[in-house]
Amino acid sequence: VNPSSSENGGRSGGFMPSPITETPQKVDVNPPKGTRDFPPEDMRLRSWLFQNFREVSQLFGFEEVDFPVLESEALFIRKAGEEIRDQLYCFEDRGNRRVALRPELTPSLARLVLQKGKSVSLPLKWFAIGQCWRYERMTRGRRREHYQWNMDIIGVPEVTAEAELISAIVTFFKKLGITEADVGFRVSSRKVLQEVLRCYNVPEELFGRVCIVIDKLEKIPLDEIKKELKSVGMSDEAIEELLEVLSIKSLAKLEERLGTSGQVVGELKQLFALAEKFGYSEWIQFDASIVRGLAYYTGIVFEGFDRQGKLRAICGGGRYDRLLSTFGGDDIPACGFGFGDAVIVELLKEKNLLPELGLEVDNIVCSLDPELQGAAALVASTLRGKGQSVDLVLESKPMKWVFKRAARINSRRLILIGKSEWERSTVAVKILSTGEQYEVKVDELD
Ligand SMILES: Nc1ccc(Br)nc1
Repeated sequence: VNPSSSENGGRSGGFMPSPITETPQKVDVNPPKGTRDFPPEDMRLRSWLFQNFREVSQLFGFEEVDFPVLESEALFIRKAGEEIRDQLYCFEDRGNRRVALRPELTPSLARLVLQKGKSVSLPLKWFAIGQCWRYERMTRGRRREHYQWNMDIIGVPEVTAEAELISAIVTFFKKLGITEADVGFRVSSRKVLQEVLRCYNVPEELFGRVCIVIDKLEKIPLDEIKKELKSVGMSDEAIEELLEVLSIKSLAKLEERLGTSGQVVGELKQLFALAEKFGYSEWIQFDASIVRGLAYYTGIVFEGFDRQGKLRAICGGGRYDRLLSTFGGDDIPACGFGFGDAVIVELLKEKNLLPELGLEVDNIVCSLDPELQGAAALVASTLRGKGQSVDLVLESKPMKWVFKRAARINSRRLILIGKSEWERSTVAVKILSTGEQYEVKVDELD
């Protein structure tokens, strides 16, 4: 037979080349370094967590948005020496474009707000849950991806926006059984820093860089902090004064230091007054050393921490009134937070608050005779049409196998399609928790 003759559709005759023409390559079955698979049991926990993110966001009237994981690298290029920049997962694509896997969601959100322009009316209350990336040398063995929940309020200059965002996070914690005894929020304002730098004539354009250095307080030795501040151009006197102000842990002391009239103290006092009204005063404390590690924050900043001090920051956020204008847009006030999917799970484990999330199926349906596989499919479809979940046994299996599977998938009922019952238009039902069994007309099955 001519291997390429037309009647064979161009396929060869007596011998068929192996469908796998490549010699099999043993692939690494693990995901790339620093990334995670989500097998069913892990995916159930992730879905549960995200469901709680969504329910709180919607409780606060926020709308869900999303953006590409891949963005123009330019969206994340800031000159302030941020870790997020140093670890950008960036590359040149086949079109010679500089692109990056997003390290955070806020710049994408700002881009979408500017894209929408006048077609959206302010304020915008948007939330997103998205995978974010960093490229870190695996020497530290840290992950390279995580999922972040963000809530952002665009177009509200008042501190009421920050108070609302913190209220949303408190609501989320309470929903999971976490209390003010477990976690708290350290709150400050970058305007505290700005006030000190202004007194020492530190140029405005160095503000972002100074914040990034200060964010490393408690993470690197103090003399390293001082060295970096000197390299930014600050005098020894300015550095000493700055570090002394940053050690203030009470609003009253800050007021003594900066005076009552300033906007800084006024905004913070308003935030703490609103916290009282929202009912989360016990959750928050002033801490002047909090600046957060993103250059674009301009005002109130906050971070959630575990009171046992065992974990990294749970979440963080603040006001970023200049970000949209740095993207060429109008000066639109904005604030938001990011809440990662990793530290919260460690906290829930610590507090023994992880939910039990087994697979649950209403029915397992099995035919006792290959001739009745169609009948089983019909019963399965009938139940599914009534909103009942069904695991349909798809091949002839011994009953021992069926019972084992029923137990493994935690099915509530076993529905057996037998010859004699089917002739009477009935099926056999077994309630697996009690062992109770009965026969029922198919159209009465519910
Ligand atoms: N920005 C960022 C991205 C990914 C991970 Br993991 N951590 C931080």
